[in-house]
Amino acid sequence: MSPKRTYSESDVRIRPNSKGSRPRTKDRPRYDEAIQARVITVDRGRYTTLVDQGTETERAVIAVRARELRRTPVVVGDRVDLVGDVSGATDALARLVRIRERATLLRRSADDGDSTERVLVANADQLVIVTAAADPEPRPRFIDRSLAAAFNAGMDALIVVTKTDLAGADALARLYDAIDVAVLATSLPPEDAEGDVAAVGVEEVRRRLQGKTSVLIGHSGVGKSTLINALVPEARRATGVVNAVTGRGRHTSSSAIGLRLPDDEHGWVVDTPGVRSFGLAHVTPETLLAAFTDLVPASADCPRGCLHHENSPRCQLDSWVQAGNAGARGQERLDSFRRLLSGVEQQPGA
Ligand SMILES: Nc1nc2c(ncn2[C@@H]2O[C@H](COP(=O)(O)OP(=O)(O)OP(=O)(O)O)[C@@H](O)[C@H]2O)c(=O)[nH]1
Repeated sequence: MSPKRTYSESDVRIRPNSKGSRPRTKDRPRYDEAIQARVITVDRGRYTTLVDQGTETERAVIAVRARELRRTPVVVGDRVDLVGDVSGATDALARLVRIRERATLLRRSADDGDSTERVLVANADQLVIVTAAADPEPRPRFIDRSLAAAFNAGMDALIVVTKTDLAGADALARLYDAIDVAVLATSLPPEDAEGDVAAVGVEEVRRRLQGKTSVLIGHSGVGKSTLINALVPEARRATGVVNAVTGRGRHTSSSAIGLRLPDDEHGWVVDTPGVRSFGLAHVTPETLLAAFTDLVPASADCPRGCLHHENSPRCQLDSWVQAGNAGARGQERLDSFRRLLSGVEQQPGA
């Protein structure tokens, strides 16, 4: 039997590289010459990016992912580093070699039973939930689920109620009063015989979007394209026709796209035509509660893994609110939190 060996640090040897003596750092270049860009659209593995934004050399550069990023999702809003041909000339193709840290990340799971996360948009400031006052009818469940996704992503939220020439927006506004989500009403009916459009409320929406990156989400037919056309006239998103039977519009557009607001260097609108629902498997009671900063302290005394339901044993939220710790509107806010939570726990599209 060989005597038991004792190891010292000097025994540690670097294993020779099986593919020769090439040092590993050569495999991963440092890309010192990389330049920064912002992803505007993604189309089947090709990324349209904007370089030198707001300067004389501003240009769109098309890029593909470097091999080491092949499995890493890159989404609209990502700030990335490019190398290679970054001239922006026709047919020029740059290489996308790095994704900068994301300030926010809007995600969804395919559905609640599927925990595969899909990243939708990076670095956006706010989610603008577009819903129609009528035709199609508002779907508060969809709004609640979108709010939960926004809060979970670290984004603010805003609700725009379109078609207020057909019905009022007050009932919806009341529903979101307690959680301080602004509800704006717009009316952009189709042109009349004289070609006149009486646009109402668009300027207020524009003011809310100023200098920010806003993701617009809404069901088909709610008037999202019409709104985007009004905000960014050069976008000319195709406007569909709502099917009178199903209440659904034609799917007239399909890929996510970042659009710059006119006369607003830092204002961006990201349209998400393909997103009709939010799988929220990645949202937990705790991540949702984090958006309700006035309720968060109470949860420290909840049992571990508390679901914060009305009937959850020893949940501390109720007594916290009843003691006035969450202010005069504490109960309303707790009710709103629980409504959003129950939306998270339901199947999407409900
Ligand atoms: N009465 C009225 N109709 C509107 C208003 N806004 C949009 N519409 C109409 O609603 C229909 C649907 O509008 P779109 O802008 O295509 O709706 P969308 O949400 O973009 O739908 P998709 O293109 O399917 O995603 C069109 O016929 C619009 O003219 C509004 O404020 N009032």
